[in-house]
Amino acid sequence: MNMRARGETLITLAKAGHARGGRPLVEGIDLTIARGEIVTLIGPNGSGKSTTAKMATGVLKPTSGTVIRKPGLTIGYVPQKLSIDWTLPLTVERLMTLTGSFSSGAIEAALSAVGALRLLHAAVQELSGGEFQRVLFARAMIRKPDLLVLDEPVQGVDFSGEVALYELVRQIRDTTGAGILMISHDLHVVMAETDTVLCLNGHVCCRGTPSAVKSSPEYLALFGPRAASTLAIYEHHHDHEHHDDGCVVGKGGAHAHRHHEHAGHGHG
Ligand SMILES: Nc1ncnc2c1ncn2[C@@H]1O[C@H](COP(=O)(O)OP(=O)(O)OP(=O)(O)O)[C@@H](O)[C@H]1O
Repeated sequence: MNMRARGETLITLAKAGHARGGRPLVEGIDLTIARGEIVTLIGPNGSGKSTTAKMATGVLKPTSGTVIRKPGLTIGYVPQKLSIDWTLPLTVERLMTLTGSFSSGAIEAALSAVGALRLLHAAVQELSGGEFQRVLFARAMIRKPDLLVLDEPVQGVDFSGEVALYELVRQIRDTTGAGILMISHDLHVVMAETDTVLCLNGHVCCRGTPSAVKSSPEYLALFGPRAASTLAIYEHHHDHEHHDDGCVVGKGGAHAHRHHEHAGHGHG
């Protein structure tokens, strides 16, 4: 199934804006998010990324324009910050059930889908940044949402962890067909597979594919001459397939040697 082909439209913002005390926080936002599509919001601090995402998900009502959501739309949310009392013991299993009751089978399936099943009984306090993000992904995906909202999914994660998390986002999109709305506060890496990047500055500064935004004059004017080198585009090039055990699939489906060259693997 080609997930690049746009699926059903989940959310449409048309000239949507939100004002507080007469001051527009964002205005004139046109945006659609479809099933199987990845949309990334970028922009400087205070440019309205969170406000736009909140309008999209219905947390905030637009004070101008319209926002239409597919009836019955379900949303999974991975927050930027989670209020946890870090002094209380909390296992991953318990964290998964804090906001709803799920069978142990469902919890294990959700953790397994993000490669975190082995963490089921681990203490949340002891997880690495990348492990914690995976558990939060599992927590958001357990309801099988139509749309997954990721607020800065790679914070507190080192570069190789970032690569792994972007891989996971791609895999979630491919296997579930969910729409994905990402907010990138750090203007750091945008997944090459992002279908639409929306660069905000109180309004839509520019939009398009990651490479189109990176070279657009509006983007360069907003972030300065170093901007193009700041916005790294995470590309995934796979020149081979893996068996379930991680071994490379050789010609005719045979197992190849595990220690293979990664020359064409290009996570960069
Ligand atoms: N509850 C609020 N009341 C008043 N102003 C607010 C409120 N929330 C956000 N703002 C203002 O709205 C503007 C947009 O904020 P928003 O949080 O959407 O930006 P952002 O792009 O997500 O920023 P950051 O990257 O710093 O998180 C900012 O000027 C912010 O100060």
